[in-house]
Amino acid sequence: MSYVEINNIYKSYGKDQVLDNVSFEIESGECFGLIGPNGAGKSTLIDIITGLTQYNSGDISVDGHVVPQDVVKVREQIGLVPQEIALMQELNATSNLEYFGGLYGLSGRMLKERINEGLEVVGLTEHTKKAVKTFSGGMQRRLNIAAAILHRPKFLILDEPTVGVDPQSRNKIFEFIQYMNQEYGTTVLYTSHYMEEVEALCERLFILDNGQQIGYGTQAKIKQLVQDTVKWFIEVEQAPLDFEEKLSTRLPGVQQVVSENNSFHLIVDPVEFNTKELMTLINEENIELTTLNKEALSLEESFLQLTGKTLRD
Ligand SMILES: Nc1ncnc2c1ncn2[C@@H]1O[C@H](COP(=O)(O)OP(=O)(O)OP(=O)(O)O)[C@@H](O)[C@H]1O
Repeated sequence: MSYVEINNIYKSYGKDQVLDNVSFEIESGECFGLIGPNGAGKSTLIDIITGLTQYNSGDISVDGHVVPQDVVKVREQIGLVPQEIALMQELNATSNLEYFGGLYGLSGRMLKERINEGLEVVGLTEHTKKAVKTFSGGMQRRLNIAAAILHRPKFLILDEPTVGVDPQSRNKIFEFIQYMNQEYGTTVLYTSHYMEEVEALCERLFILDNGQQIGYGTQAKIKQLVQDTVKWFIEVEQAPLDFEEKLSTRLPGVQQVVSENNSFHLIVDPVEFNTKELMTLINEENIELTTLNKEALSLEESFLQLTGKTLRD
């Protein structure tokens, strides 16, 4: 039995089918990614796992405890970092953590130790005295994360934890997740709009779009789903201003062009696309070609192919 089992979950709000037969499993000690564009149903699914929202049909268990029947046992295992910052703005970092620790039933020396550890792992030990309202968005997010792990949860759920976060805080959050996962064997469910984050942190992932499964499995498996799509990298000596447009419109099978100075990445349908036509265009334009390579798709590009959307939609 897997640590988290999600089977055939359906959820609707009125006539809107928000989750449509969603099933996946998360193994104990795994860092698992849940990816999807805005409104895909990610937060709804997290609310269902944590027993905050009811579902219409299907079944869910965490460590063998059924949701919602055994929700108290499930919640004991969970540390949740919600999308919205949930802190008391007038209080300082330590007082906030004392409050949350109290909710988990921690007190005395144990609470003090956990607060110190929490502040340490999110890199806030130097900022314990000032009111939280003076913190940057990234620092507040990190404090929110420290609050979620005071009771040493076996299962850490992070709902888009890097939104509105500066690069330094983002790196700290990454290091923290890897630390919890490797040091304590914490199982992690990580949701994000940023495919590169999931690519770095999670070996397996689930892609959700309009409440439905689009892809599920290892990164390699997701990329395989779109194996019919190919990417070409072109570099030229001096590209004319309209070269990108000509690549998009003049060559059959070109689905997307991403350019940077004299470099161009083309995502193409390999059946329609033909390098001969590319060479003809380059000759016609009198351009000197310096590089022409076939490339592997990134996870982000695979996602685009699967859903027709970018994650930042
Ligand atoms: N309480 C609610 N009542 C009605 N509809 C809701 C409710 N909560 C969410 N929805 C709808 O359910 C769908 C999924 O929303 P959800 O917040 O789960 O998506 P998401 O993938 O987390 O999106 P985002 O990345 O924007 O947070 C959306 O269409 C949303 O409008």
